[in-house]
Formats: sequence, C-alpha cells, structure tokens
Amino acid sequence: MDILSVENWDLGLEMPLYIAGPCSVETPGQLDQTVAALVNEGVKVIRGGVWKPRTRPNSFEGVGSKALPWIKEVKDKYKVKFAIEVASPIHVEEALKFGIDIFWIGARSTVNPFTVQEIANSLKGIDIPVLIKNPVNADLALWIGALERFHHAGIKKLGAIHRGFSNFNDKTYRNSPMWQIPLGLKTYFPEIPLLNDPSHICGRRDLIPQIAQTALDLNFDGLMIESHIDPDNAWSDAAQQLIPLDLGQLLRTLKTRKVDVDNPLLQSQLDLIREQIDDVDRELLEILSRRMSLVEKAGEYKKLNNVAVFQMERWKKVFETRPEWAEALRLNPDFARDLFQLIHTESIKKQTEVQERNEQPKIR
Ligand SMILES: O=C(O)C(=O)C[C@]1(C(=O)O)C=C[C@@H](O)C=C1
Repeated sequence: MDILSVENWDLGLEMPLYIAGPCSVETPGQLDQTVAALVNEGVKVIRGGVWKPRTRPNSFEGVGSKALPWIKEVKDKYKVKFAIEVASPIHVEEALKFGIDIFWIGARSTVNPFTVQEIANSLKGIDIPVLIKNPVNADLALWIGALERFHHAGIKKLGAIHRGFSNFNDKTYRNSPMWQIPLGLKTYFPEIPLLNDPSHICGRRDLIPQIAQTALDLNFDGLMIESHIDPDNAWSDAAQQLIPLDLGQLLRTLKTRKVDVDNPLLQSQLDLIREQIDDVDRELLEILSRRMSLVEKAGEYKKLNNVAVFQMERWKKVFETRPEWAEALRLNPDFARDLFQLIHTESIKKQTEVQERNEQPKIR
C-alpha cells in the first residue's frame, strides 16, 4: 500500500506515537484539566470519545457534538493534536468543522463493511489520518478489508490500532490480545503504523504497563492509552483509565527496542542460534511428516473396515495427555493444546481424503 509514515502526516509527530486522553469527553472542566495534566507529562496527541458506541443501551453514550467546541478550545489553548472516533459520515462532517486532527474507526464499526465503506466514502478527497481499530472478533481479513477500503478512498495517512478481541473464556483481559493477529497484519503491511491500545485489552489499570511493554517489545509503532484526571469518577471505563501522572511515569519507564541488530558480535551470535533453529524446524517437519504417514495408514484401515474417521475417545486421550507431556518438558500446556488441535484437524482432513479417494459418484 502507498502509505505515508507518521512523520509525514504534517502534524509534527514523532515515533513512537503516544496518544492519551479520556475515554469520553465529559465536561469542559474535565477536558481542560485532563489535557493540561497530560501536556505536563509530555503528551502531544490527545484522544477523547465524543460519540460512544456502547454494548448496552442506557449506558453513557458520549456527550456528542457539543463536545467539539470544547475540543477546539483545548487544542488552541494547549497546542495539542486531537483524535476522536467517528462512526458515520455525519460524525465526519461535524468533526471536520472543528479541526479534529486524527480520526479513528472503532472496533464495532470495523466489523461492518457497510459502515466502513460509508465512512471511507465520506472522506474521499479529505487529507486526514485515519486509525483503524481491529474488529471485535478475531478476524484479520476483516481488519485488512477495512484498511483497504480507506486506502481505496485515497487515505494515505493510515494506521491500525490493536485493542484486543472479544473472548468469552478470557478471565484476565477484557479483550484478549491474541498477538498473532496484529503481528499477522504487520507481516502483510509493514508500512502501516501499528499502535497498541492496552487500556481496552486490559480493562483494569494495573495490567496496562505489562501489555504496553510487550507491544513495544513486539515492535509496535506506538500506544493509545486512556487517561482521566479523576478515573474513579469517570463516566465510562473507570477501571482502566490512568491518572495523567501515572501515565507520564509509564511513558518514561517504557523501553523501546531497536528493530535491527547493529552490533556485529550480537549479529553473529544470533546467526548461530538461527542456524540451529533452522535445523530443529526441519526435524520438527520430518517428525510431523512421519506422524501424518501413520495417520494416513490408520485412515486406510478405517476405510477398509468402514470405521468413522473421527474417534472421540482416542482424541480425548490424545488431547488430555499431550499438555501433560508438554508440561513435563517445561512447555506451556496451552501451547500443546493449540498445537494438537491443529494437528488433529489436519489428521481428520487427511483421513477424509483417504475415505473419499475414488469413492465419489461421478455427477454428470
Ligand atoms: O487414533 C486414530 O484413530 C487416528 O486416526 C489418529 C488421530 C490423531 O491424529 O491422533 C486422528 C483422528 C482421530 O479422531 C483420533 C486420533
């Protein structure tokens, strides 16, 4: 994609890009005090929700357009840039009137290609950075699709925000990070700046530093973090907002990592380890190929004896024992579970092919 880097967005921004501010703009006083305190901590780009898409009705849905003049006032007073979420062409039109600098598309909008297309169409010919949050569900293609729709509409100042994914089973995070998905996006489109939103992933402020650091370790290009002058009395997302002082402290302690290894000694040490990893990966694949030959053989016996491919009792046993074996080898049992789910899916596929070989009736 033909994308402009953050430094070329003509907003005087630097990398890593840190955006912070309240979940919602509530009152002129709350906004002014929060922005003043954040500017004091060195924040140059403020976020603030104006229209809030909420899961349930009767939750606070943002103060709406009347927040826009308040934003204009703090922008002028503190010389900051301001980012807000837009979810419809009307929001775009209203926000542009008040000189908003950056738009973001929320996770609930990204899931809907109709909404995405409508907003993208309303931005044709308009030169403004647009950041696209991942869809609520763990679907990389949907995220990519949204980025493509904005790119086709002519937006070159495009970025992505990883805010985690809905997951009913996750007891720790409000939205599971599922790092493989944003890393997948980075692999497809290394040119698209990728920010992490630890506030929405964590849902509680004590977990934020760890997720923020992981993101920087994984070479994310910046962070969007919620910060409020009085989080406990915030009208939305009270548990996950940081006071500006804590946010400043966090930004000062985070370590940014270098992408490339420019020390020759370290480079040669890494090369050596990578050669060994190559060897081990080759062995791994040879072992997997041996397992798959055995599975194919079992499939042929099943076919001969008219036995079903899926054997629940045996599979339950495999699925129980492998995580235990993994743990004994100091491997993460959840990793073993994921791995054997994948392996079993492939076994079923292989044996179904065996069953169906030369057995499909010819339809003319
Ligand atoms: O044990 C079998 O019946 C197999 O074919 C092997 C295997 C496996 O991959 O481990 C594959 C499919 C069955 O559902 C259970 C187990």
